[in-house]
Amino acid sequence: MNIRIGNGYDIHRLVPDRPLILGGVNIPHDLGLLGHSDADALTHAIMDAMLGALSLGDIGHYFPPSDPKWAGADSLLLLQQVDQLIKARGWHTGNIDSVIVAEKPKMKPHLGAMQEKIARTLQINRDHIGIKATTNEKLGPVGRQEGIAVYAVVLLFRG
Ligand SMILES: Nc1ccn([C@@H]2O[C@H](COP(=O)(O)O)[C@@H](O)[C@H]2O)c(=O)n1
Ligand SMILES: C[C@@]1(CO)OP(=O)(O)OP(=O)(O)OC[C@H]1O
Repeated sequence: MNIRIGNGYDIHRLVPDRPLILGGVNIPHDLGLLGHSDADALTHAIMDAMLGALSLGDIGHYFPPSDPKWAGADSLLLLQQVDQLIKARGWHTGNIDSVIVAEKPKMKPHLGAMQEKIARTLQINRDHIGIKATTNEKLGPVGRQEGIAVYAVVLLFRG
């Protein structure tokens, strides 16, 4: 069996009057993530990890932020496209692990719903999707609640 690993990172600014969407889940908060798409940093980091595992570039190549087509895009639909891209090459997602770095709000109550949405999109078991959350201990821009960052690692297999 062939295996490949990839890692992804994304960060989006927290601003008023935007929804806070991570893993396709709309999380109640007084600030939301700024972006051309829905700014779902978790889903973006996962897509970049999947693409990186196969040296296929990054999401900006497939969904350019300069293209009005992706304005307000639902990132889970983009994830579906990335999944199709890797499946077309004979690869499947084995497991994902990720860390959301956010000072606020509490992510823990929403992690299960995020797992469920990503699992459905990728048609894999939800226990193959690790999603964790940590604060940045009030350090730096994330610690000042200026943004939310996400790290993801993905293992792909073929055969
Ligand atoms: N946005 C966040 C950050 C953290 N959590 C949960 O709290 C635990 C403690 O976080 P520390 O950064 O103080 O280590 C962490 O293990 C998460 O379970 C959270 O839900 N949302
Ligand atoms: C998916 C895209 C589409 O514009 O989303 P953005 O909201 O621009 O987010 P970013 O992570 O900065 O770049 C990825 C883009 O390709």
